[in-house]
Amino acid sequence: MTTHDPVLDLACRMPKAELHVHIEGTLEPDLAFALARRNGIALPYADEAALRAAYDFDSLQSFLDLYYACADVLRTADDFRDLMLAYLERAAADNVVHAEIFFDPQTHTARGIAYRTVLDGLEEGLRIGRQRWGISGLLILCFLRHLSEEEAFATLAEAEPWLDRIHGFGLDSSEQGHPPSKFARVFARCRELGKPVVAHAGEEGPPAYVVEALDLLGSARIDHGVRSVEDPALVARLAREAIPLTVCPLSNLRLCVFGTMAEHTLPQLLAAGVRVTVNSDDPAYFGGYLNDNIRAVQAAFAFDAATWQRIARNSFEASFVDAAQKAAWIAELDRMCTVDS
Ligand code: HPA
Ligand SMILES: [Zn+2]
Repeated sequence: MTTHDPVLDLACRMPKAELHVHIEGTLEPDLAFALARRNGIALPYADEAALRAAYDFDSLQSFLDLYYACADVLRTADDFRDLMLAYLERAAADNVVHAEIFFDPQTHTARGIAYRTVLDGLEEGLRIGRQRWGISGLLILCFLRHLSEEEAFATLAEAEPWLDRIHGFGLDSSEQGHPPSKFARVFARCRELGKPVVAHAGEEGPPAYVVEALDLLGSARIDHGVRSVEDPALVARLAREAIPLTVCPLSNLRLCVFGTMAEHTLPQLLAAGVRVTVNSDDPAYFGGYLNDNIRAVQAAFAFDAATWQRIARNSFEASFVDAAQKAAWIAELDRMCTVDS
């Protein structure tokens, strides 16, 4: 039996921005099989249940291996459009009004899919999603950190003719052994191009990688950053400099960063005054979308309404939209919280 939690209900209804979601990680098994059929491709799993049964990860790498294999069904611009629409529909249902969405072009160009095809499809999805659900979205191009600096520069060169169509750059994939310093020159070039940059750091990697992401890459936000608590001076800096962390609780649980949600460092980071946000990362693989993450956190920590309002506000403050748009969304959030309290 479930008991009704009015705070949880309010948190789920709050308008929010999602700042850490990989579009390839929103590929649900049903869509994966539908696209495989449409493209005449065989997935290495008999059916959806067999694929779901493989979602038994013990590390980031064990997840990435499956995530890259499933991305093989994405071939045409229509596939990327449909993937985007499926995500936006679910996000809108969770009262996400704005999403900053990662995509990994190297996962696709390595298979012979043109960068343009990926971009055209994702953009069409964003355009239709805005019309249908009033949700806005920005694209963030991520470099795969297990690949070389040279390959990242080649990807950047491919993206440059259409730079106005992406909002910023990020860094993802296997963290251990691939420190941010490996991409310092690539990110310097991204910043020269006038784009904000972000980086995954402190998910499986040490707090020193968070420091590198800030000092060597100029990262405007840290994706994950949950291991920052191992360095109190870093936590103090994150709070002092108002550096947002895009935390993904169910992801951390499913990839065994923490054994249980009760061990998650989110409450410590919040208590230290760090600008924490809650996000879904790869919702198709990790057990849910944004409100599922909120439910899991609330079950472990029973936050009050003001804490959830703070987290929702952080998501707007940490977003890359202009100040007037941020203020409008925050005013809407504050209005709904006042009416409800
Ligand atoms: O959580 C993640 N970490 C690193 N790379 C990723 N690519 C998709 N999700 C992730
Ligand atoms: Zn991520």
